[in-house]
Amino acid sequence: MKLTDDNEEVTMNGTREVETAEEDISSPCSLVIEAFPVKRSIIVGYALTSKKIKSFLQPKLEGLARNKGILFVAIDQNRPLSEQGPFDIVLHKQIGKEWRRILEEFRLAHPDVTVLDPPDAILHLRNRQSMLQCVADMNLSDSYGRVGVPKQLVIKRDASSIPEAVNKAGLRLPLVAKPLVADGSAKSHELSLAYDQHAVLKLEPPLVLQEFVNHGGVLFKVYIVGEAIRVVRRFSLPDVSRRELSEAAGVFRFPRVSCAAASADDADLDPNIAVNNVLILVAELPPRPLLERLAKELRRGLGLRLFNLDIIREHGTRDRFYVIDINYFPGYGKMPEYEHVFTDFLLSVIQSQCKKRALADQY
Ligand SMILES: Nc1ncnc2c1ncn2[C@@H]1O[C@H](COP(=O)(O)OP(=O)(O)OP(=O)(O)O)[C@@H](O)[C@H]1O
Ligand SMILES: O=P(O)(O)O[C@H]1[C@H](OP(=O)(O)O)[C@@H](OP(=O)(O)O)[C@@H](O)[C@@H](O)[C@@H]1OP(=O)(O)O
Ligand SMILES: [Mg+2]
Ligand SMILES: [Mg+2]
Repeated sequence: MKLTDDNEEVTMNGTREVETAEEDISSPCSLVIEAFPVKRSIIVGYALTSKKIKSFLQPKLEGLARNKGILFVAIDQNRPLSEQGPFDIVLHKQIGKEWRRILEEFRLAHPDVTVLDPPDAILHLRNRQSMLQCVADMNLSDSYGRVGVPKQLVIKRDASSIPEAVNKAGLRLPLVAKPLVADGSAKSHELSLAYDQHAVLKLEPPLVLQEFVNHGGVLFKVYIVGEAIRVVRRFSLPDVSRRELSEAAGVFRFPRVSCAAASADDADLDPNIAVNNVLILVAELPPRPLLERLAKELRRGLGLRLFNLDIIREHGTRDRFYVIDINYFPGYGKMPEYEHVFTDFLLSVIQSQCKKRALADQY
């Protein structure tokens, strides 16, 4: 399926405390590769919002990291990046134009430093249309299930064209209306459910109109940190019955249903519900091999290592899944064992840097 962008087509900073060995401070490789005699800390520079610092840079993470030889150092965005550090890894969640330019320049000047992740790749997730294109192109289907994206339509400007565009595209009601731009602002998370296509006229483009897929009120958040995958359950919007759809009209603006307060992992959920003697899966986690394939393809396709995705199982099916949202550098603080997963990941990044350097030295 092609997700197009016109109205008609469907688709869709800080002081450095570096513990250095006296003989050489050039490489942290001894921390990850025994053959290297040089010892110094791994320096991870970070440029994150204060909200992210609070939720992610928890004392437990910093403590564990320190034990593994990793130091987090705040990047001062008011000073030239090259005058800071030196860094081994730069961790950031910023998408401003100026920051992108600074990082790109930095990457060219310091190819040995791993920037997590490349700003251009992150930009892909800033638009709810390009965000899901990779999943749509993948067309993932195997013996464990099928993964797609809900049918969607992009409304760039003219809200008056919506009813006709919805008809033409054959979108089924109800529709989830989402701001096209997903830039992390409060506004970009203001979603609505539209029971009839005329109701959408009240909404402000640019937006994405997405078919609402009944999924039993439970969604799965799949966190990806390099090669590692962790899945959690969250409560989600309840199903919309045919009857409710025939009786309801207008738009219903809904709050952020899938935030931590609504963790469904702590709830006593029966993974299976029997309806007319037919077993219906609601809360059973998606099959691991399917998620592994999906994560692998997304890592490659998006060129990202730090993200999560929201995936739902179509109610009444065992193996029909839809990806509805992908977020860059999500709320890892809510991911089980994130401290271990994240620090191991940082060590693996250094390990591949060291291997590359060792190879380059041979030639
Ligand atoms: N197509 C859909 N079908 C059914 N439910 C949906 C659909 N799209 C969104 N939802 C519901 O709305 C919630 C918010 O949607 P979405 O995840 O796209 O928004 P977001 O603001 O990007 O969220 P996040 O906080 O995860 O970044 C989902 O978690 C899910 O409960
Ligand atoms: O902290 P941030 O500002 O990055 O907020 C992110 C939030 O993490 P938090 O829970 O730590 O707030 C994420 O939650 P989970 O998916 O992991 O539940 C998710 O909602 C992202 O979409 C948010 O990023 P945004 O889309 O707003 O840029
Ligand atoms: Mg989401
Ligand atoms: Mg999102």
